[in-house]
Amino acid sequence: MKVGIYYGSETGNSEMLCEDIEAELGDGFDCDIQSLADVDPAAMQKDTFYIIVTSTYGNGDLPSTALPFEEALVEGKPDLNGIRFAIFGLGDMVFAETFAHGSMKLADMMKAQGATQVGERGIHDASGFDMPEDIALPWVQGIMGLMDADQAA
Ligand SMILES: Cc1cc2nc3c(=O)[nH]c(=O)nc-3n(C[C@H](O)[C@H](O)[C@H](O)COP(=O)(O)O)c2cc1C
Repeated sequence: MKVGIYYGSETGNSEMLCEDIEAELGDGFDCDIQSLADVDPAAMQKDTFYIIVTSTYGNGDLPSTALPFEEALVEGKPDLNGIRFAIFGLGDMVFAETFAHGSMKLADMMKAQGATQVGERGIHDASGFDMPEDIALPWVQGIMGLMDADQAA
C-alpha cells in the first residue's frame, strides 16, 4: 500500500513524528514523507492512504508551512472524493481555547472536499507527560488495523 505521510510543522515536531510513523509502519508499505508546503491537494491519489500530522499556531491556525495547502483546498476546491486520510494533531493545552484546532480544521476542510477520514483524530498535548510518539505510534497501529479491516471486507 502506498502511504503519503505529510506534515505541517513550524519547529520540526510534526516532521520528526512522521519519520517515527514511517519506521513504525515498517517495510511493508511504500511510504513518502512530504511537507504540506510541497503538496498540491488536487494531486492526491485514490490509491494512496494519507497520514497527516500537523501542529497548531496563531489563533488555532495551521502552521505557516501548511497555509499554502489550506489555501489550495479552500480556493481551488479540488475534488477529493475517494481520497482516504487519517490525521494526528500536535498542540499544547496552554492554548486551551485553540487546542489542536489546526488539525481539526484541516480534517474538516478535506472532508468538505469529499475526502474520507479513517478513524478518530489523534492528538498530542505538549503540556502532558507523554512524548508525541507515545501517543501517535499506538494510534497509527489502530488506524492501519481499520484499513486492514476495510480491505478484508
Ligand atoms: C507561538 C506558538 C503558538 C502556538 N499556538 C497554539 C495553539 O493555538 N493551539 C495549540 O494547541 N498549540 C499551540 N502551540 C503549540 C504547538 O502546536 C506545539 O508546540 C507543537 O508540538 C509544535 O509542533 P511543530 O514543531 O511540528 O510545529 C503553539 C506554539 C507556539 C510556539
